[in-house]
Order: sequence, then C-alpha cells, then structure tokens
Amino acid sequence: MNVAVLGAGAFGTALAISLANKEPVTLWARDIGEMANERVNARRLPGGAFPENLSITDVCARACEAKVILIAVPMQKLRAFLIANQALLQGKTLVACCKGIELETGLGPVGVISQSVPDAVPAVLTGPSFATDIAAGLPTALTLACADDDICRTLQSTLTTDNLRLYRSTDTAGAELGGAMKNIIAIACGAAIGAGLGESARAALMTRGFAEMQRLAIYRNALPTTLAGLSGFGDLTLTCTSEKSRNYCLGLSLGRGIPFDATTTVEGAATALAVDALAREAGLDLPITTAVAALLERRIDVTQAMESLLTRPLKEE
Ligand SMILES: NC(=O)C1=CN([C@@H]2O[C@H](COP(=O)(O)OP(=O)(O)OC[C@H]3O[C@@H](n4cnc5c(N)ncnc54)[C@H](OP(=O)(O)O)[C@@H]3O)[C@@H](O)[C@H]2O)C=CC1
Ligand SMILES: O=C(CO)COP(=O)(O)O
Repeated sequence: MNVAVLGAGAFGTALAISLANKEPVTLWARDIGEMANERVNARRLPGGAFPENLSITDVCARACEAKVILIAVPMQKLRAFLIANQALLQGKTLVACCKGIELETGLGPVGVISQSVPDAVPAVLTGPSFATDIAAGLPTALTLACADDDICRTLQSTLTTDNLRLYRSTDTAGAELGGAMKNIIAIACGAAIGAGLGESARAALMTRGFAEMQRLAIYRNALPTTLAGLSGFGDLTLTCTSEKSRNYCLGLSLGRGIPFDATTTVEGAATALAVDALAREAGLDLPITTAVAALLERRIDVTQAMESLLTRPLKEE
C-alpha cells in the first residue's frame, strides 16, 4: 500500500525513514530545502539518512495520491493544515502523529480531523518513541488506534516495520489523551528535577499525574486500560525521565529559572492550558495540570507550584 507522510519535522521524517525501509514512501514538507539532494533532513533530524525508497516533495497533491497518509504537523497547526488541504485529503485514511489537545476547542487530533475532513477515516499513532531512536533503527513499540477495527488491522500491517512494532486499539480517545497528557506531566517532572526537588518528587508527580490521566480518560469515555498501555503509561515513563524530551527540558528550564528556546515544538505547553480549561468546565480535579498551566503563564513559580500540591487536603489514594 502506498504511504505518505505530511510534515517533515523530526517525527515525520523518522517515521518516513523507517517505513521506506519496507515500502515506497513520499515525504511532504512545505520547504524541502536541500533534503532531496542531500538525502537527509539536516535541520530537523540530522544523521537520519534517507533510504532509496523515500521520495521528497513540496507538492502536497503528489503526496496525497497515497491511500494512507500520516500527518506529523504540531497539534496546534493541525486544523489549519487540514482545512488548507481538505480537497486533497477527502476519503483518505489520515493517521495523526501529533500529541496534544487543541487550545480553542479542547479536541484531540481525531476530533479535529472529523470536523475538518468529515469523510476521511481518522486514526492515531502514538506511544513512547523519540524520533532519533526510530531513525537510528532502534526498537520501538507504539499504539495505533482507529475506531474501525478492520481498517485498524490493515493499517497495523501496513505501518509495522522492522523497528516499529504497532499494537492496535479501537479506543482513539484513550490513545490521544495519553499522548497529550503525558507531556503536561513531563513538564511538571522537569520542573521538579530542575529545581532540585529530587527523584522521589518526580516519582510522586508521575504517579499522581497518571491518576489525572485516568480521571480525564473516564470523563471522556476512554478506557482506563488504554491509559495503562504504551500510549499512556509507556509514553509517560519515557517523557518524564529523559532529557531527549522537549517537554521535560522545558520543565527543567522552568525549574532552573533559565530561558528556553521558544521556537522548539513543546506540545505540553498549549495542551496544559487546554486541559486545565477542560478540567474547570467539567469540574474535574487535575491539580498537577492546573499547577503546570499556572507555572507556564508565570502566575506562580516552582516553589509555589509544589506548595499548592503538597498543601492540598489529605485524601485516600
Ligand atoms: N520528535 C519526536 O521525538 C516525536 C514527536 N511526536 C509528535 O510529532 C508532532 C510533530 O513533532 P516534531 O516532528 O518533533 O516537530 P518538529 O518541531 O521537529 O517539526 C514540526 C514540523 O511541522 C511543520 N509545520 C509546522 N507548522 C506547519 C504548518 N502550518 N503547515 C505545515 N507544516 C507545518 C514544520 O515545518 P517547517 O520545518 O517548514 O517549519 C516541521 O516540519 C508533535 O505533535 C510531537 O508531539 C511524537 C513522537 C515523537
Ligand atoms: O513524544 C515523544 C516521545 O514519545 C517526544 O517527546 P517530546 O515532544 O517531549 O520531545
């Protein structure tokens, strides 16, 4: 089956490289620069050499000839991108590779795809995986979610490669919530470590953060078991413990009180604000998310954030 990847950031490029070791793949970028000649994405994924089967284009219509299309643009850019290319994407299977919740609507990628390209089939590819690991051929296991089980099975066999092992699920809401929420908790963990609060504080934030993920999942009719899988617990573990994570590194900078490059893609920043707003609207208790949102908006500092968490009324676990 023909596959295309739209968006040549670090993740889109890494997925295209892995898939192209198995089948022909077209990678679309709005600016291909020297990629086609140099056979590497020097700006976003230096070191990931392109296999022969990988073609690069800046003509979206050419990439959209493929039946299966992976979309790897950042979450807050997804809707505008889909609307701009709506005619090309109609009737396709669209696999969202972004992790986050849209700030204006509180929707995840599946909801945004359903609204923007109503006759497409939405799916989600998410789970613990750094682009550099995938591009280097290191083993990774991900969740592939699509509401239609038959389509999900076909996609699973199309998109599984030598180093991408895909587990399928029909719980798209659970898969996308895990990927979105783990980034918020990673910012909290980075802030705690950056401020010198220690590994025990990080373990507490990961565990109580996981409880927040499950609370939101239940509210959104997702399965708590999905949150316990690769897309939730798996990605939470990776992102909260590695300096390869941009979300964790933003947290580290906040904890250390040093500046962070504002051009870096950090999905957890907008998502924290989106989920905090959702929590208020729904009357959900998500204290770590609320603290991260306040920290990002500079309404509190890390000491105040920890204080707000530690002085909450005592409760049953
Ligand atoms: N990096 C990773 O390890 C992983 C990332 N992800 C997820 O993948 C998604 C993308 O992240 P990542 O690839 O790392 O991000 P990058 O910052 O590396 O790249 C973002 C890409 O999106 C493109 N882009 C931005 N805005 C638009 C737009 N309006 N229209 C078209 N293209 C646009 C950029 O194009 P340009 O280069 O022209 O600016 C760039 O190619 C995120 O949701 C992230 O959470 C998931 C798992 C792992
Ligand atoms: O989602 C990721 C790993 O699974 C990448 O994390 P960052 O976006 O924090 O770098």
